[in-house]
Amino acid sequence: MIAMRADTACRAESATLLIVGLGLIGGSLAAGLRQRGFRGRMIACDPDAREIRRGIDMGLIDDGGTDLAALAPAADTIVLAVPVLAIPGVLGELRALNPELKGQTVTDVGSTKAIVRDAARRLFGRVPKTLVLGHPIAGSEKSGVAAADPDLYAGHNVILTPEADTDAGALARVRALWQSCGANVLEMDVERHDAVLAQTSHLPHLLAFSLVDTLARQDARLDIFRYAAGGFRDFTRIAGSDPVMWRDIFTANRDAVLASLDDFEAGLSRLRAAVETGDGDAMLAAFGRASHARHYFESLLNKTSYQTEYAMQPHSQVTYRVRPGGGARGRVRVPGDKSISHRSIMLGALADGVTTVTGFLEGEDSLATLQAFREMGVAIEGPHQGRVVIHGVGLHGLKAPSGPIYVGNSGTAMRLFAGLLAGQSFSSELAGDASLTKRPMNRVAEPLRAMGAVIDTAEDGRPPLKIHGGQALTGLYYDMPVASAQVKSCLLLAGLYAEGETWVREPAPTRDHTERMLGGFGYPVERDGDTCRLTGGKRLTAGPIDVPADISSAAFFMVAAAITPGSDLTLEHVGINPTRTGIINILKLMGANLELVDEREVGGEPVADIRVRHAPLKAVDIPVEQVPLAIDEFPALFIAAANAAGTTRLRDAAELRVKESDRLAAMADGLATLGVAHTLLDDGIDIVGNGDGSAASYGGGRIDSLGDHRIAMAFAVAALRASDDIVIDNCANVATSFPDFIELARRIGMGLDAEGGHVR
Ligand SMILES: O=C(O)C1=C[C@@H](OP(=O)(O)O)[C@@H](O)[C@H](O)C1
Ligand SMILES: C=C(OP(=O)(O)O)C(=O)O
Repeated sequence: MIAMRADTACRAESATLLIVGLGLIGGSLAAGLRQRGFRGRMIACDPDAREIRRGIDMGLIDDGGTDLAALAPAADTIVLAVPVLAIPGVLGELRALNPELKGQTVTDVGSTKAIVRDAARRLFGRVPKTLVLGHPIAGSEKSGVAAADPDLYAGHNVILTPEADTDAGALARVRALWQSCGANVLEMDVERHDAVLAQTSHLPHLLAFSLVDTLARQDARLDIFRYAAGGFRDFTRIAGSDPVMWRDIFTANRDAVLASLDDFEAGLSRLRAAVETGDGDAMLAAFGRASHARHYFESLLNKTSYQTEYAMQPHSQVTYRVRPGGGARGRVRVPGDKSISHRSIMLGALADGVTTVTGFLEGEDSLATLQAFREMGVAIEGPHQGRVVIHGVGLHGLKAPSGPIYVGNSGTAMRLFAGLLAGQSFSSELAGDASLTKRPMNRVAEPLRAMGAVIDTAEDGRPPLKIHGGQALTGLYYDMPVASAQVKSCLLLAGLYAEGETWVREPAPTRDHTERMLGGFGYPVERDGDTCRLTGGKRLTAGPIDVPADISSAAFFMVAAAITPGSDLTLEHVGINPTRTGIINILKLMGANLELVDEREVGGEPVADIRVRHAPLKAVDIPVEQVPLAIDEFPALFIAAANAAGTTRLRDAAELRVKESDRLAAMADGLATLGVAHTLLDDGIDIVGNGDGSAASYGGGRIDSLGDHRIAMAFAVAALRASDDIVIDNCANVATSFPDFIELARRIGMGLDAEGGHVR
């Protein structure tokens, strides 16, 4: 779609395109454009007349030659695809022909940008408005026009580095040129481009060249190469790249390359020392971090939602299309509890000894927590099929991370980390994705400051949080204004590092996983009615943790079975901690046929299989004391309400407005699309259910989940009783809490398809 649109624009705008330098890069551009229907005239200039001949013979260009002065005046678009150090010379020739590049859009493909921009300033007095610097991040160890590949740029990033006064039309033309070859076009400033490329491209090339050169000088080199295994091949492929081009790149980007080489040398020395002294934990920590980071990178390439922050392109879109009707039958185990998974890593890392976790949620939120501890020097094995082994470093064993800790979409991680990091000797910074950056953090920053922590927030108490280490904390009595397990847990974690006692009073019961798990690690936490208390300065002792299935994920399927005639669904091994069972209590009040089977206790948490069969639902006034006990389950419950007879009323739930989205507003908008009558209030909603026994309770339509996992899953479930398809946009974040949602939804009988991104 995009390629078509861009191609049309490009065709319309560029009558004659001149490629200066007909090698792999320029030739592949010509091939890509040709293959995608570019109908303008394509000409090329190259000092090697044989390359021009070959380009014509291959059908890539219409004509060409070796004399730029003869070719350039006819072109309205010129692409400089020569080695980066040759670009200033070509720019000088172009200036002599057309002093301000009037009527010509000129772009380049140089791998470093400051040197080109500075040359343009020198030659023209400023960067001409129609000169748009660019860099396609694609290549191959091959060279020459014979190696031209029409798909070289497909799916690759092209970075443009426009100036503030770059001509908008020229920028759009260059953008369209690359997009029509299937590339993703991004923009950034010149300095950032050069620093990023030094780290991600130039440094690895330098290392590959150096390794092969070093080995090739050794006497036994024939043997070395003969017996070299796949690892050598993978690591050194790029050492076969064009030496002249790379000499130019390292000359042009010297300072940025040297800075990244210094970082690399420091890391290498640390690993050398670990190998020399046999420090297995240090090796495991470094390898674990690297292996995990590599997997992140893989997921970026596959466009899961983690790329929001780390990749250089906008959020990849995943859209669900759910067919109306379907069933809810069978037995499934949903992934591990998110709240318990976060805490298992945190407490395991702070414990003395080795903690083995089973049933760990391999969702993006809890993986971000795991990665953060790796960055603070904790050796962690896994996760592998839900098993994680954490080599605890004790309460005072964390090391300063080398940069900001990125916790993605997770409010739980940011707030719990705030407490834990406030007690460290080092300073740190906590950052999150666009959704998390809108969420309130003063609720933790203020009481932590009262304990002696020094924390800076962005405007209005929003992330990022800068936490100044080395502060002496003292315990406090805190009467929480909102019922929040995240605030309570944050203060208890800070309390581990505080002098004296930390007391937290909750206005209503909230999930108590932190208290239970601290107890399980031998750290006493006392409870007196609505208040819990601990004393700082004791130790945590490692022990095994079995994470039950997440009741918040099970909730979607509980509602699916509750609203679907003929359903019979059993959800296995679900955590039924009484501070989490609001969903069960409310569904039962509504008349759901829901049974707890084989109730048992596993590692300090109650667990059961939950069997749900269809029964007509009736509307209820949701009891206020159930609100904190079902806080994450309201998106699913609203769908139950839309299928119940009568008006369901929710009050005292303003907290829903500060979750991953404003969940009251997001659900109200979606319900409106489906045609479900409702009244939205500041702290709640009235939903008029259509549970009159007819086949469909509402219509279909297109809904924006706003990147909120629970909104996406709730409307997917709604389709079971819709009369038409429900299409849900922005669903990539389902991977934060429920990575297997699509597969399990299909398994129980839902007609769910997903498009875009990397969907599982
Ligand atoms: O402590 C936790 O693990 C959580 C507490 C709740 O947040 P609040 O404490 O903000 O209510 C909940 O919404 C969140 O998904 C997980
Ligand atoms: C609110 C949620 O999570 P968090 O606050 O951790 O982002 C949730 O999972 O619904």
